[in-house]
Amino acid sequence: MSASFLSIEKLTQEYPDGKGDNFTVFENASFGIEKGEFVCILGHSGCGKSTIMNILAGLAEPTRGVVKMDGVAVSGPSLDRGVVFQNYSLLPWLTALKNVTFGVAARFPDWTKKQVTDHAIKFLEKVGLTGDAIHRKPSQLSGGMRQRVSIARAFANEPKLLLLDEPFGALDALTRGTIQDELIKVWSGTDQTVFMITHDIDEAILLADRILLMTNGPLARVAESVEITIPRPRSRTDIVEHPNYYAIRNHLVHFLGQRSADMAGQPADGTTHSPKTVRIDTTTTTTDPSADHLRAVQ
Ligand SMILES: Nc1ncnc2c1ncn2[C@@H]1O[C@H](COP(=O)(O)OP(=O)(O)OP(=O)(O)O)[C@@H](O)[C@H]1O
Repeated sequence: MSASFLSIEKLTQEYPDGKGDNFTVFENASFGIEKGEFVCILGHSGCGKSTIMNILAGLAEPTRGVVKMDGVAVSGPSLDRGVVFQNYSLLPWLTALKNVTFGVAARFPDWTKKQVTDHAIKFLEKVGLTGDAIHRKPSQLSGGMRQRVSIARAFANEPKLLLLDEPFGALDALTRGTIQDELIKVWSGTDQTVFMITHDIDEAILLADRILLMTNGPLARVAESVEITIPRPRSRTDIVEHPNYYAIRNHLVHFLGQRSADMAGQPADGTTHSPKTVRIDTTTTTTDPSADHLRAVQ
């Protein structure tokens, strides 16, 4: 079996518990992500999603285990991995445009100033930012506009891997919906790989090829990988009409509502630490009525 583009191998994170001992946030988290995949991770607060993301970004080191991208162990941050946080993290003294050109110029040092600016403007346009807005500083933009700049900045740098930590967490539902569409627009047609943390089940179904489900911490693990068997392009209004939508949604709700707690602290079965692949497809015809809409493949 060929190795995945991104390979997370037996990651374990321990932290001091403040009483002179350690506690284990998650243990032996192992999974792979293929090039160009859009993967969301869902799990209750504290199970270790942000910790995993910081390790993938190279901003933190795990207690044990390794992350490999293109077969090379991740150590330290790199322009090959872009991160978008919930709180925008824009440079407040630069305009929206300069916030984007700043990274692009570093990423493509051979480009002329015009190439850098044109490239930045193209990505700002993709997220709906044009005209005067791109010459304003972050404090003069709305929260939604600031997050659009963050997304444009991350994609314009064309990293191999984009890490999104609840990028829409602080936005109202309407703005969130619009920017979800823009995110898909800017991602599709690229071969960029996206790993995104969200607490929103519907957002994850809309955006992801696959959703990873984590059990509750401490001793959390990545228990399932749920395939989103709904073809693209997807739209927020039409997706709910798809026959698989509620079957997938119910599975996720049930996992987060009950099984994530029931499975908490349990070690993985057998020797494999990989999540169980869950494929729910009500559109396939099968002669086995007990397996017609839920197939779990190890
Ligand atoms: N530097 C640290 N030192 C000690 N404990 C930490 C540290 N960073 C995180 N933790 C603990 O590790 C656990 C996982 O934290 P993490 O932020 O990764 O969870 P999360 O799943 O992203 O949560 P949320 O959804 O609330 O953002 C939590 O119990 C947290 O308190």
